[in-house]
Amino acid sequence: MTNFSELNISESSLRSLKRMGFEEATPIQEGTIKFAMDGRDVLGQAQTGTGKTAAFGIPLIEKIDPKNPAIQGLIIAPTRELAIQVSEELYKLGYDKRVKLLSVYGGQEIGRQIRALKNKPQIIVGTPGRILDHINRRTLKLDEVQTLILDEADEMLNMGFIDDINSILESVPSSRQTLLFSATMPPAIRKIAETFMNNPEVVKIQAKEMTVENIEQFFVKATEREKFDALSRLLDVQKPELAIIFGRTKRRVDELSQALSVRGYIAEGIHGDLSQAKRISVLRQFKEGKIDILIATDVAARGLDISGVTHVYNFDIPQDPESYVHRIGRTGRAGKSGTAITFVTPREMGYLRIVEETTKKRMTPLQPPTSDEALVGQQRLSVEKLVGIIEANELNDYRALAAELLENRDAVDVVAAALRSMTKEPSDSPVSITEERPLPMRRERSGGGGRGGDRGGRGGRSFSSGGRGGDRGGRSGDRRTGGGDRGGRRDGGARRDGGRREGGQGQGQSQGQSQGQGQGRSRAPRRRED
Ligand SMILES: Nc1ncnc2c1ncn2[C@@H]1O[C@H](COP(=O)(O)OP(=O)(O)OP(=O)(O)O)[C@@H](O)[C@H]1O
Ligand SMILES: [Mg+2]
Repeated sequence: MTNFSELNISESSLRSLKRMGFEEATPIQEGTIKFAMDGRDVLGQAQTGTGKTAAFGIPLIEKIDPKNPAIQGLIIAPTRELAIQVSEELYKLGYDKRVKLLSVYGGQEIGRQIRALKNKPQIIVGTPGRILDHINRRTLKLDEVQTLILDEADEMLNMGFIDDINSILESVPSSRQTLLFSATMPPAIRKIAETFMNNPEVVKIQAKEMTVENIEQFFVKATEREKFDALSRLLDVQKPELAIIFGRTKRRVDELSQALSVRGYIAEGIHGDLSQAKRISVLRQFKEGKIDILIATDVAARGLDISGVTHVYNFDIPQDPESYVHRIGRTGRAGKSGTAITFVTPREMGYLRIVEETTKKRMTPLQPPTSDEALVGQQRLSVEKLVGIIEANELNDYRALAAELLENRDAVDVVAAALRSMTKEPSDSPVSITEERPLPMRRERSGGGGRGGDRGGRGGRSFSSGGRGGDRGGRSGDRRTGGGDRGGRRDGGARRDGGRREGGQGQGQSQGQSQGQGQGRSRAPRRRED
């Protein structure tokens, strides 16, 4: 690895990097920085959690003229939380140079953003819908933008954001530099991406596998009905520090977070039907460790960098391999280790094999703990809690009661009863989870065809053509959150279509189901965040 001081970057950036604790450049940073600083367009691909943000952030900050009050850099990200996170990292990178940044995203009052724009930020980080909104209102002037960055480019391009991106590009000088980044870049999407760029340098950090080595990957074969108990037993035995559980739909996320709370876990859900304030507060509490388990739709699959996430559970197997790569990439970041566990129903085994083919990594089968083993885990936890209470030594109010009890009761019985009352046994709190229809049946692919043919293009993959529906159903609904403040700009056909799908949860669900049956694949582009 190369020290940042060898990369010809300014003293102010080096000071910022030092403050952030970055010394050595990661391979994608080393590979990108030189080309980007030479003004070249770069298409960057490297595994999750390997520092792509700073790879595009450092050369961007280097290029900003601090004396020029115009917007000089524009970063587009697929979700609001990611836009916020990227702007925070960029703020740190540009701290010494006093670079001014602003993030703009849906679900936040637009008037506030318009006022903040008057402070002359030099870099804007935003989601496509809200950026377009500002362009249409003429509150965002992009004619001096020199650098355009698309973070998670494939995500934004593969499902109809192309129209939005094209519209945004019309407001940005064509002489700009363009940087595009993601951990995944299916060939067909890459071709589209390159149409935005000028003879790009492709910086692809070659790795044997698409997922990072330090994530241990398991799968649990279980029926829909068995999944929840298997999940809670795993949680009891594995005791994650912080865990993210991905579910297919918003209803699923709601039900799981309720069920886990009933069982005594500190868990909260995040999806696009929640208010933006709630989304931000849930994520903040999770980052601070006040919530142990975050249950999420794919809205949290891309780019989010939360330290302490030791486990990712795919309660529902994702519908396409890229989604798998990004979801599990929420753990095992920046060299840390992590564990990923994917539940798969017997009918869905074909999907598992396609994920493995794409990532070039086999998942290890895992037998979930038995209820007895899980109970032992729970009981140990109760013992730890009890010992903790004794050591905290604040028992004065209870001592007299205890002495009284012990006059006619056996001491072992009393302690055992205390432990029993502290231990959550599944029978104490029955839960109900609505069964999801499995993904449409897929036959496992025989080894012969080779990856090239299989993955020639996104449309060519029966894996994805069958239905990114469920998640997309969930996610197109995400746009509803911002609908209120976007009322004025529902002008395009796609947008109206996006609006139509922004029904309630039931609708998102039924869309997922009809797609699951292979009937309802919408021809119009599906849309998600603003
Ligand atoms: N050179 C470095 N030295 C130490 N830590 C770093 C370095 N570069 C980045 N990091 C840290 O590594 C973590 C992951 O970085 P980042 O979020 O940029 O990954 P990414 O490649 O964009 O991942 P994803 O594909 O999930 O978006 C962050 O916490 C970041 O602060
Ligand atoms: Mg990233």
